Amino acid sequence: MSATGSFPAVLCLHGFLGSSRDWSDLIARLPDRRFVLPDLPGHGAAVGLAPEEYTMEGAAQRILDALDGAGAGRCLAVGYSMGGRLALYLALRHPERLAGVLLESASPGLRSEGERAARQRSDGALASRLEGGGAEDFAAFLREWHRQPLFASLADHAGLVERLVRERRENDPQELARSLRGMGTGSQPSLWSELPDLRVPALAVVGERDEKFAGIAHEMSRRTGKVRVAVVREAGHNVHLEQPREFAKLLKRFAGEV
Ligand SMILES: C=C(O[C@H]1C=C[C@H](C(=O)CCC(=O)O)[C@@H](C(=O)O)[C@@H]1O)C(=O)O
Repeated sequence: MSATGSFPAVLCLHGFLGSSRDWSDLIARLPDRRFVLPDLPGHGAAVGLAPEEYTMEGAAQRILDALDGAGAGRCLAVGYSMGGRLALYLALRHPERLAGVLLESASPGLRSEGERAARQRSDGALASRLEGGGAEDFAAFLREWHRQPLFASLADHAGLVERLVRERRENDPQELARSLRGMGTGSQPSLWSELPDLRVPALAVVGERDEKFAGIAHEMSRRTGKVRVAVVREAGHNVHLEQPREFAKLLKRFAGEV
């Protein structure tokens, strides 16, 4: 799905449990930009795929196909959380396709094989719950998910958690489990060692209340000297939902620099 416009396209990649609809506010704030808004494997309409399409490489190939289908050529990629991990993967493995990359609350994966194995086990348990539970348990899963410390700041915005739970219930838990197993934080290849080879302009956007991912962003910046960091006040992990005007302003400014 893409909007009209003559500027380089903006590719927006949503997070785990989300869908391409997550970007509706951002699109409204940037009416002169053209957007490419794919659903990521296991989310929205991107379901019933071949097993390999649920991996990071498979998802990347689907994105490249979507860009080709939209005639988008080189674009500016914006990725939130899981979508940010995919955007960074694209920037490192397919740099010729990106004019720049905005990483919102994202990571390059986990550094060690031990960390990856432990995360695969915990993500595997989450996936098993998604696969084995019914509709009511999926609703409970979503409520518990948003009670994690990482998302505590969502409660400062009236009705936001309820809206996310309602919208995210439209996803298929069986498909979300496939996404988690295929391209979860523990399943994706670690990109830490590749960061020094980053050739695409990069801006990491994080919320001041998201200590974990603010730390990851500053570590990426320290390790490469190629990732600029923008910390957004009064925001947590989901910056584009909690501070939409500031997020759009950062994107406009970054788009003008790349
Ligand atoms: C809870 C952790 O990791 C998860 C948190 C965020 C990522 C995401 O895309 C969630 C988006 C949302 O719920 O708004 C997710 C991912 O990258 O796949 C992570 O599993 C954590 O503490 O690292």
